[in-house]
Amino acid sequence: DTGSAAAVPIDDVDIAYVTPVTIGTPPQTLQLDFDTGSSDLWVFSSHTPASQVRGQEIYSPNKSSTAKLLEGHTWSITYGDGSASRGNVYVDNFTVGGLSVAQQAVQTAQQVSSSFTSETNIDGLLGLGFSTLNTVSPKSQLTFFDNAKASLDSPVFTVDLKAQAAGTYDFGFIDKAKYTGEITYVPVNTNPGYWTFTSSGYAVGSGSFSSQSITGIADTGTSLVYLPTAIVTAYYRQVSGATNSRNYGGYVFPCSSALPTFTFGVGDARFTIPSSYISYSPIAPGSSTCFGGLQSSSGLGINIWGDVALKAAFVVFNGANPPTIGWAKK
Ligand SMILES: Cc1ccc(-c2noc([C@H]3C[C@@H](O)CN3)n2)cc1F
Repeated sequence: DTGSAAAVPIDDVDIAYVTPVTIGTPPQTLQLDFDTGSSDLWVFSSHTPASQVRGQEIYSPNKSSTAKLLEGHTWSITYGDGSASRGNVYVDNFTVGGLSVAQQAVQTAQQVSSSFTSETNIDGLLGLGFSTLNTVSPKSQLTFFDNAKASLDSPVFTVDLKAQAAGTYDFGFIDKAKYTGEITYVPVNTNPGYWTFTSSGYAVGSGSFSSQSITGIADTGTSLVYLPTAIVTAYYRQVSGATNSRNYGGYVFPCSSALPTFTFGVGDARFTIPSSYISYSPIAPGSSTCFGGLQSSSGLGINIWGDVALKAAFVVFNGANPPTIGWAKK
């Protein structure tokens, strides 16, 4: 089997992407944020208090003839930005881009934090991390990818995110039309459950490439790139008027400032993030102060290659044993 579905930016700065999925019988369509940095599949539902729902599509298990409550199972998750949700669990038919899993654990939200309520274009999350991270108790559940893997032509999914355009999540195959040149595969460390890999170094603009190991996670659910302070300060030293603002929580600069590109290595391959991706967004609508798409990871305890980096490549998440991750130009 294979599957292919669109990854559509939810706003004009690519803060996140959503992908249509169908759940149950008859099918209920929701738009989910596919997140390689977590492993819960949860949805706004008929169990979510109306006061916490602001236009999101909801999944109603009682309207699905194939839904079954997973008795006594609950879940609770907190994301990197402090957003959180929790609830109970059903299993039901689940389809992404023509690829179906019969008994997928669908975690229904009984409580979501305000940032999820405010994110009106996201009806839930679909975790594509390793199933060890799943929070369902007393028995943890498998991700959609883990459930689908055995029936896939190849145990892979690929990510092709685009700036201000629809990209794709493909399952079970590698589409040669989506990339150029070769795919460079590197090892993945599955502890504690992220797609953790080691980059081979970086360059700022046309500067020399600094060969150094930068271990971090490939995280489709994170908007920006978070790297060690030394790398980030080296970058913003080249941006006139850039400051690390405690007020805005990161590096900001005059939107009129010229920004260098940022190049990162994967093995012998080099990937260049265009300046336009790093001039992420005005700090407020119409402001002439812009927030950077590259920020320091100090305080996170982990380096994160989020959408700003993923948009610059075609990425293969290879779920074979052992797992690897592959990067190609596009
Ligand atoms: C409102 C909202 C908040 C956070 C997230 C979110 N989704 O994935 C992630 C990153 C961080 C890490 O937790 C795993 N991947 N963060 C999505 C939201 F819609």
